[in-house]
Amino acid sequence: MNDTCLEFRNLTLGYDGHAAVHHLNGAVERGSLTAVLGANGSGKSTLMKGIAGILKPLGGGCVSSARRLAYLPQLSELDRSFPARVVDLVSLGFWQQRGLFGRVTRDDKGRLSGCLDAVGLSGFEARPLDSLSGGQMQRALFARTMLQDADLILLDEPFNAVDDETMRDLLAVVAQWAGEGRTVFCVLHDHALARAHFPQALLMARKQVAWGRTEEVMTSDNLSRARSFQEAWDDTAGWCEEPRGLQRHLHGDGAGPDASVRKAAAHG
Ligand SMILES: Nc1ncnc2c1ncn2[C@@H]1O[C@H](COP(=O)(O)OP(=O)(O)OP(=O)(O)O)[C@@H](O)[C@H]1O
Repeated sequence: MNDTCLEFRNLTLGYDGHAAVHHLNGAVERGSLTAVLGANGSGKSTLMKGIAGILKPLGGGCVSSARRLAYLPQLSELDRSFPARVVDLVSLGFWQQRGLFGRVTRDDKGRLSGCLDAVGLSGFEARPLDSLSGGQMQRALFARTMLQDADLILLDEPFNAVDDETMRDLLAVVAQWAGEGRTVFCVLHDHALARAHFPQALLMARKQVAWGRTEEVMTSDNLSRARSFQEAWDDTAGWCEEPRGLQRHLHGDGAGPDASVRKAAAHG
């Protein structure tokens, strides 16, 4: 895995025995910047949780050579009512390096100030989290991610509901990470953003539809294959590698039989 930061080996992820992402194979190059794209429900967040180790595979695996991983979930998954300040949230970035009760050094405090400055939040240290706007909260989360000093960074829709200025600032941080040789995997819905700022793209529809250079992945043909596969997906189908070997979820690529035929096949 010399130049590989992450490798998917027939990775299947899901919930309660139902696959949400299946049979993913491929390698993520160290230092690459990849946009993960696909319709709602296409398995993007599930994949991020699988890489982060929050979700155990139903089958296959995900091997990482990363020294340290940082995962920034969707903003909607975070509880902001917790009585904490910006400095408390951002300081959590030290946790992997210092441990839960480790002392924060003078150098650490300098790094923390530098990260807050880089995301435009100097002076916000004592602000309660529930007083922050969505964009300010996202900036604070980026500062925490910077402090983590991770070499594999997973971002789940980090630019949702942020204004242009915030997006520009946060994209600059992402570009800086890439310049430092860190590997970034970022879930996005904005195709133009992916084309402009992410050299690599993974297009998903519960499985890999296309993966590679962004301009080669984001073709109208691939986008329409992703759409038709997503529409044909049967949420109630089980996992295909059940003990009896039944093929119970869909394997088509959107160009195969129509949805009704494939749903019937899926239920065996
Ligand atoms: N905790 C869960 N329990 C059961 N099913 C889940 C759970 N989380 C997600 N799913 C299902 O897994 C599938 C993939 O969901 P996922 O959140 O990964 O999609 P997504 O591509 O990130 O969607 P979006 O763009 O809307 O965020 C969906 O059918 C969803 O309903």
